[in-house]
Amino acid sequence: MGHVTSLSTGPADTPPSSIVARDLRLTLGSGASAVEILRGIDLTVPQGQTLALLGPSGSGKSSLMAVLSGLERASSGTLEVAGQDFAALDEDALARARRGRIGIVLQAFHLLPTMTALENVATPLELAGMDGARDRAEAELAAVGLGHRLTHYPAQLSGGEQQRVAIARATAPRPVLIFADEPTGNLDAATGEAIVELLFARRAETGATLLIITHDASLAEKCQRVVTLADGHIANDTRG
Ligand SMILES: Nc1ncnc2c1ncn2[C@@H]1O[C@H](COP(=O)(O)OP(=O)(O)OP(=O)(O)O)[C@@H](O)[C@H]1O
Repeated sequence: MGHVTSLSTGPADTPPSSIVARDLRLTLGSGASAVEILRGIDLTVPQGQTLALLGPSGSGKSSLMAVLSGLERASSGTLEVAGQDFAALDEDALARARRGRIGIVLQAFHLLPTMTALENVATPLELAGMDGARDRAEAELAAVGLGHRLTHYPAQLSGGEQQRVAIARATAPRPVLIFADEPTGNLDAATGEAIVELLFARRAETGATLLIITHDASLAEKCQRVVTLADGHIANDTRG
């Protein structure tokens, strides 16, 4: 039987990596209008690490997150995420690989307006074929302090509550990786702080890797590692 090797398998005493990116490049457009957005990203993120992604507007943070989370395909380079070779997978296989392994929290919440809080959390679990989806969703909403808001629609919830639902939705499948793109960007300072506490608490409980885009220095300080992008490449990489 062939021996299966994996980029993410290190020596026995080092934790496995949840992201191994080598010379990732992303070019949008073609010919004279081609724009190189990611210019050779090398990044290894151990499982369970909390990492803040900083950088000026337009430096490529959201683009990098889109590639690492499998929403956008890199133009070249190698990428292994949660033990899966993302560069080699076709669209269907990539969608399957992402399902349940990757949770995403965005600035604008992105809840489905026609679904209740419970349905927003349960539906992805059902689509992933998980048993007891509704019970799991209910428990997850209780864990983010929304056990009393199960049947509310997004429009009936405050921004902070909507972001709690989005966090419950992201963590319910027990992903190995959580991506958050400015999760407090649409919230006032106090609500944002509570959301950050919650996100870190849920991450700690699930052991997921957390990669978070932020402009907020105090949020970056909470992370074990801070990676700064500039003009499509990593300009700085510091561990706390
Ligand atoms: N679909 C696209 N076509 C062409 N250029 C794009 C496209 N999407 C993004 N860009 C460009 O890629 C660069 C990086 O954008 P990206 O959104 O990744 O930056 P960012 O660091 O996340 O910025 P911000 O902090 O403002 O969200 C920008 O110059 C942007 O204009």
